[in-house]
Amino acid sequence: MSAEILDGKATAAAIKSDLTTRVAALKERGVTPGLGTLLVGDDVGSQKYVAGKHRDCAAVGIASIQRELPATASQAEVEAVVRELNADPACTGYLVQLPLPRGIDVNRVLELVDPAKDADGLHPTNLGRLVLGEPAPLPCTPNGIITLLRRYGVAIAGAHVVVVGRGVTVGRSLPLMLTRRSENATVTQVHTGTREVSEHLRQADIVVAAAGVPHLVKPEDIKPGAAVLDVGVSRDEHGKIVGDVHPGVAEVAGWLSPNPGGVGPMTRAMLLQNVVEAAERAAEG
Ligand SMILES: Nc1nc2c(c(=O)[nH]1)N[C@@H](CN(C=O)c1ccc(C(=O)N[C@@H](CCC(=O)O)C(=O)O)cc1)CN2
Repeated sequence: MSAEILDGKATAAAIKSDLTTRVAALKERGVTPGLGTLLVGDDVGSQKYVAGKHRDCAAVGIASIQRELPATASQAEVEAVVRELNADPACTGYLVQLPLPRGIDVNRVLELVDPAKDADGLHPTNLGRLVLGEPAPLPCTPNGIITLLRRYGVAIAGAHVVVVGRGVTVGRSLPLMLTRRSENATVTQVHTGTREVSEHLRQADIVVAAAGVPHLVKPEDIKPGAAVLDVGVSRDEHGKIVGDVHPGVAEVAGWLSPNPGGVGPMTRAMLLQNVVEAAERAAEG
């Protein structure tokens, strides 16, 4: 039997339709949400992701502010644009597209972002709020993963989730979110320093593969009926996306997120949700 597909594209479309209504309500109250992006360098993948974010903004009625710098930009030039976005009243939320070129201190840049305008939920203050269980904008990919599981009725409470990878955008914050009382999962995190990764994977009710290693998770690693989310993105020699999950997993898993078409579109929808929620909070005063 083949796994049920966790369709991120369709789920994101439904979320965007709801956000369109909320943006219209904000505009009636005189508030226009505006998403800013700062893209540094000429990475084609990052350019594509940023373009997609602005297309989404146009579709739901959010204004767009786009800032770009060349790969040769200095730390001071990057920080100057961040300060400009902090000060711009039309920009109600923004993000710095990652990764930044070598030589730029990413943590210094992220720390400069106004936490109230942090559309990505990656500012240290907001990550700290997540640790403390206080309200904060949530990191988009982990939030997209949890939302996708919920919408498909996959049981998270009491589940054993194995998260593969420990990167800043997913691996660091997803375990924090899954172990909140509202999710109540038990989490094992595996990474390049973990021995016997397959043994951990075989015990998981839910596997989140975010390592960026093509086909790392094999059918024999998966407990029959488990939910598997494929987050990692690598490219083959033709530029086609290759995920972290081997295609044969579809025959063992109970649910599977495709890649593309799974967690990626959810990441974009959660970004819009953060922007709208921040604007709603501001409108409430
Ligand atoms: N500042 C940030 N930088 C990065 C983040 C992030 O959340 N904040 N995440 C990733 C890239 N990313 C968003 O920025 C992102 C990745 C993938 C997708 C997406 O929709 N992918 C499509 C496929 C697109 C394609 O064909 O190339 C899919 O999965 O269907 C959206 C956003 C790293 N940087």
